[in-house]
Amino acid sequence: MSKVRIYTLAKDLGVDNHKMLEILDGLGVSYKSVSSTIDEENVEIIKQILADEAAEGGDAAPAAASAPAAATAEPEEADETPAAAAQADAEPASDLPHRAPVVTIMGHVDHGKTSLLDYIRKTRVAAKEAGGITQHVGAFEAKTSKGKIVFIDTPGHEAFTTIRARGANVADIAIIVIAADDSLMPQTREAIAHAQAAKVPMLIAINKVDLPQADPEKVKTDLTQLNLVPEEYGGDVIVVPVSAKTGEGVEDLLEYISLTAELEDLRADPKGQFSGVIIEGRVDKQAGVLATVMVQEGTLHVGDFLVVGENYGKIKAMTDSNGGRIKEAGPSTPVQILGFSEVPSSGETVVSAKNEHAAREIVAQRASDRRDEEDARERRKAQRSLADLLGPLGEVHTVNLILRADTQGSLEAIQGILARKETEDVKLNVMLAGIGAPTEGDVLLASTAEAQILCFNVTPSAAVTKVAETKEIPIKAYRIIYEMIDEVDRLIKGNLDPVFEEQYLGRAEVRMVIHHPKSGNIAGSYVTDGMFKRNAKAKVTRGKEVVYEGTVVGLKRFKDDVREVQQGYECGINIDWNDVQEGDIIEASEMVEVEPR
Ligand SMILES: Nc1nc2c(ncn2[C@@H]2O[C@H](COP(=O)(O)OP(=O)(O)OP(=O)(O)O)[C@@H](O)[C@H]2O)c(=O)[nH]1
Repeated sequence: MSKVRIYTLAKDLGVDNHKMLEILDGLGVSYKSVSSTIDEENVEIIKQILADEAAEGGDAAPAAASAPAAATAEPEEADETPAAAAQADAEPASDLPHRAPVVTIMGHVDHGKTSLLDYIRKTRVAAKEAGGITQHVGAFEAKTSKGKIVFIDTPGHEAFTTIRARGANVADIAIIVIAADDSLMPQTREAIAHAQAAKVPMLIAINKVDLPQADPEKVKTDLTQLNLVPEEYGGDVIVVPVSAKTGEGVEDLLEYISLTAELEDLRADPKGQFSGVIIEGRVDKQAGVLATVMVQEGTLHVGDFLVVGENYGKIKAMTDSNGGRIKEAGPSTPVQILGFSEVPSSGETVVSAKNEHAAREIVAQRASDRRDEEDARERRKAQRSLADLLGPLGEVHTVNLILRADTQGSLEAIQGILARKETEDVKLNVMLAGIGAPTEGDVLLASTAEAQILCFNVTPSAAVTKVAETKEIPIKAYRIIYEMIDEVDRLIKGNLDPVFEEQYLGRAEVRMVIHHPKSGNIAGSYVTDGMFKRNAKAKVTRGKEVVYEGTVVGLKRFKDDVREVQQGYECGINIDWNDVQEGDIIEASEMVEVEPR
């Protein structure tokens, strides 16, 4: 018998990979992952251990002793899902049931992400249920011999990054697709960096191996340069050659996904408190707002109240990714929900509430937290403005620039002019000056270094523009040098410390003083001129004397908190001062930023 892979042996002996790794650890056999191979001698020892355990009535798979090569031996079913069944004989790390892995596919443009997803969808998704409408919902569930795998079907790392940018992590495993005829490209590197930053396990799929010019070995060698050493080269990176066109290797890829998921020991409590993440939201002309939610914990039911950001909704209807109507959905299920009134954004977290009242309370609390945060920000700004009024902070600011031009001559001319533009307060740092159109690499550099991309007589390609748009990096192109220089002037101005001036807002007459149990005395007032704003500066005059100067910490119209009140309206003004009296005049002003002179 030659060498055998750990997971193959585990499968043949009817035990799960965890159990197999435990035995190997006990024997002191070293391995990189479950796809590492072990020699015949160790295989025999393992079989013996399992046979002994079975004889002792231990919890090892009973099939192991008598049928070492029983590839069909199934462990006892303890749960409906195959993944859970595979775990049945292991010492449970937790009592929670396993959940299906959620997989995202990333990689360079045209390396075959969409084709791979399409192939898997075509071959692994059961025909839609009668009456269901198959449509793009942002994720789908694939059935495999090892159980369910959920794929996020918006390929590319932009979707991944958007979700991560909101603090959520949806994917458990990232597949990095690399075309065998193209090898590592800039976006491949980016995708790898994103997966690594998110600490999501990665599988490399070398795609397009059907092409005559395919060179999977080159891809593997190139990977080693990124410190990603494929298993066959002694490392621990799983690399699977596939073809999204012929389907070759796709089964192996699915198998590796299941193995990785098993090792990750993904579990969730279907009975626990619900939580989920928005995969995508959109408005359907007929149905209204539709949101795809990935259930991460707990179970969703039609009729549940959900809160996303500062909105809530009641689930009126739920469909699975196959278009079939469902009444409930457990962990790792992508579901499309009808019931929100506002379109939620991808990456927003979703929680459930016991009833409508509780949902409203969560929303009110969030709105109040947000207002507090905004107020705190405004106050910080106001404090900064006072410091500014007292004098400049004297900090030197740097404007980072990436310059692109048609010729070396124009680049030199531009740099010459820019050198004379620097001031004591603002330095210009040309991070890159290149000939030719800006590249995706420039956009990446600009996004990490907060640089501006300025082009002279060159324009970005559509692909680069797309990347720049997703990363919100403006690329500005000019045909006249002085227009470009004007832009630099604007950038320099924008980098000068802001200057603030006090500006009059409005005046109000205090008509009665209302005592509020929490906020103290509130001035029931009538705005006689201009307007009042929350957070405005307040000056209280009694007769001719200024008796108090402070801040408008709260504004109310009847019972509602409001941000502003216009002339001619009554309102409650809370100036955080208890001695306000009927007849006092309150004057409001605010600090506004003005153009530096
Ligand atoms: N021969 C061959 N062609 C493939 C394979 N996979 C994808 N292609 C082709 O490669 C091209 C790009 O494939 P896509 O699936 O659109 O690539 P993508 O990575 O999703 O591209 P973007 O969405 O633009 O980022 C298409 O013309 C596919 O038909 C494959 O395994 N073999």
